[in-house]
Amino acid sequence: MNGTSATASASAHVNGRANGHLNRKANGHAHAHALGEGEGEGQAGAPARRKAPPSPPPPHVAAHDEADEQSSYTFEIVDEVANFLLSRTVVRPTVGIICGTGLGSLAEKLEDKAIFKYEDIPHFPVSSVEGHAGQLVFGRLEGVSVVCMQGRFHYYEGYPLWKCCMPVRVMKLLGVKYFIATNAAGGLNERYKVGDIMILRDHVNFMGFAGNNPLRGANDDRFGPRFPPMSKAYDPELIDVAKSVVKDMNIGDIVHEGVYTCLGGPCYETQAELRLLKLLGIDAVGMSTVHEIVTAVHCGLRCFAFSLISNECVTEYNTEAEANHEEVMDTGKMRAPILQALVAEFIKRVDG
Ligand SMILES: O=P(O)(O)O[C@@H]1C[C@H](O)[C@@H](CO)O1
Ligand code: HPA
Repeated sequence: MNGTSATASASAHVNGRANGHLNRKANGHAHAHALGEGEGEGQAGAPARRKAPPSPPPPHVAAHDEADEQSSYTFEIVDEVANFLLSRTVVRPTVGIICGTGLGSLAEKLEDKAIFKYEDIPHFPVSSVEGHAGQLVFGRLEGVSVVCMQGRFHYYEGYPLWKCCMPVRVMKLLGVKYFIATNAAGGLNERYKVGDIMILRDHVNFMGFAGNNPLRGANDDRFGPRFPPMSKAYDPELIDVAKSVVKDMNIGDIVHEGVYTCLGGPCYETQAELRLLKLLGIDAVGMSTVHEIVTAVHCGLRCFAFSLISNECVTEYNTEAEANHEEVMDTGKMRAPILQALVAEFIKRVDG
C-alpha cells in the first residue's frame, strides 16, 4: 500500500452522497427564489420585483449533512465514518495527529501510507485554508501506526466547533489512544522567538467562556461524561516524555512550556487585545487546538500539544510589523525537519 491513495474506492460512495445533498440544497434555494420573498405575489397589475439570484455558498459550507439539523454528529455517524476508513486501510492507528498550518509535511514521513481526501470521506468537512492539504493520512512512523490530519477545520471557516472536532471522535473510534495537536501560534511571551516551540502546559478556553464549546448540546455517554474535568487536559506524563526527547535532541534552548489560547479568528489581534492576553498570562495565541483538546479529553484520549511560534505578536503601535499568513507558513517550512524528528521520537517513546 506504499503511497497508495484510497480515494478512488471512496469517491463513488461519497460523490453520490455529497451530490445528493448539494442538489437538494441547490434545488431548495432555487425553489425558494422562484416562489418566495414576494416575487409573483404582488398586487394584481403590479410588476413582480425581480431580484438577482443569491450567489451560491462556498462548496465547503454548502456540503450540508444530516448532522447539521441536529447540531451534532451522532455516535452512529461517527462510527460510520470510522468503519468507512477501517474497511479501506489495514493500518490500525494508536496515535492521532492534527497538523497545524505549515506543519503538514509531518505526514509525508509516514510509511505504507493510505491517503483519504476529506471530500471523499462521508460526512467529513473539507479544509479551505492555505497550508492545510485536506487529507487524512494513515501510515507508520517509527513502527507506530498513526493517523494524521493534514489540515484541520477552524471556526473562522464557518464551521461550528462540534463540526471542527468531529475528526477527533473519529480517531477515538479508529482505536487511537494518544492525541497530538500541533499548531502555528503568535508568540506573546517576551522570551519566545520566531521558530521556537511551545509545549502546551495548559490553555484558556476563551470561546468556551461565552458558552461556545464543542461539547455543548446533548451528551452521548458513549463518547464521554457530561461534565469532563480539564485539569489534566495536557497529560503530564506525555509532557515529561516530550521534555526527555527535547533534552536528548539538545534543542532545549528553543523549546518552552506555556499557556495557549484560541480566539475565533480570522483576524489577527489588535495591540490592545494582545496586551490584554499577555496580562492574563497567555504565552501564545492561535485559532485552533483548544476545542480539539476539549473533545479529545472528553472521549478519554491522552493529549499532547505543541505550538510552533510562527510570528511575534506585535504589541507596539510605532512599528510597521504586522502578522501575516505567509510568515506563518514559512516558519512551518523552516522548522519542518526539527518538528518531524521531535514527533517521531516522541511517538516511539510513547507507544513504540
Ligand atoms: O491551524 P493552525 O492553528 O496551526 O493555524 C493558525 C491559525 C490560522 O489558521 C492561521 C493563521 O495564520 O495559522
Ligand atoms: N494570532 C492568532 N493566530 C495565529 C497567529 C497569531 O499571531 N499566528 C498564527 N496563528
